[in-house]
Amino acid sequence: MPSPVIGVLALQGDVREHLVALAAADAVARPVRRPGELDGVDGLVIPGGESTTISKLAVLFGMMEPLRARVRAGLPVYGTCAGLIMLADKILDPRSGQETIGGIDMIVRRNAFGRQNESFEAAVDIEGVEGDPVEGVFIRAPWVESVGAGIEVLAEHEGHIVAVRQGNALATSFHPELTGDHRVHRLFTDMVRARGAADSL
Ligand SMILES: NC(=O)CC[C@H](N)C(=O)O
Repeated sequence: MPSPVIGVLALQGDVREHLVALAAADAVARPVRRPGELDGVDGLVIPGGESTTISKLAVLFGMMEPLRARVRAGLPVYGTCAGLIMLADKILDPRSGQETIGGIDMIVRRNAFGRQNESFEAAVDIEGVEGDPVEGVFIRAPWVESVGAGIEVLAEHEGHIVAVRQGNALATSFHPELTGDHRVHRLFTDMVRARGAADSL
């Protein structure tokens, strides 16, 4: 497959950093704001930011239903931090009216690592990422409280789940796009390529 086209949901959050990381991982990366822009992508990243704001804007821009439909249909997606929250089937402590796209059978806790520890970095060993642990940047990060059957837990930090995969959906509590280490984006672009190869059989 030639370079896959990977969109970054550009409603709010650290969109530019993901565009740079995806390009470094050999994808053609472009921002996606409108339903029509979803049509041409082979995969989609949902960035970190503020999940309540992303949720509100997704409804306002008419993106929530198209996003749900594409994810249900198997579009490869990768969510970081607020993006992980957007991919959760359930939030333990949602803001009133807060919706998610869903797609991963998990329950997440927002701002889970607590006030004293709002932002920190920690080495994270991720299943499927070769070599040294990844430097995980956690910023008011959620953790995954529980997962359903069939969810792969890819990483934990201090006993809490911080990276998961379900089929074509990948999510991390932390922000690999901020470190200059593109191995997690490469893991995702490989997932997108694998999907494309399976589709063309
Ligand atoms: N860095 C982040 O994406 C923070 C996530 C934010 N705490 C939320 O609930 O959406």
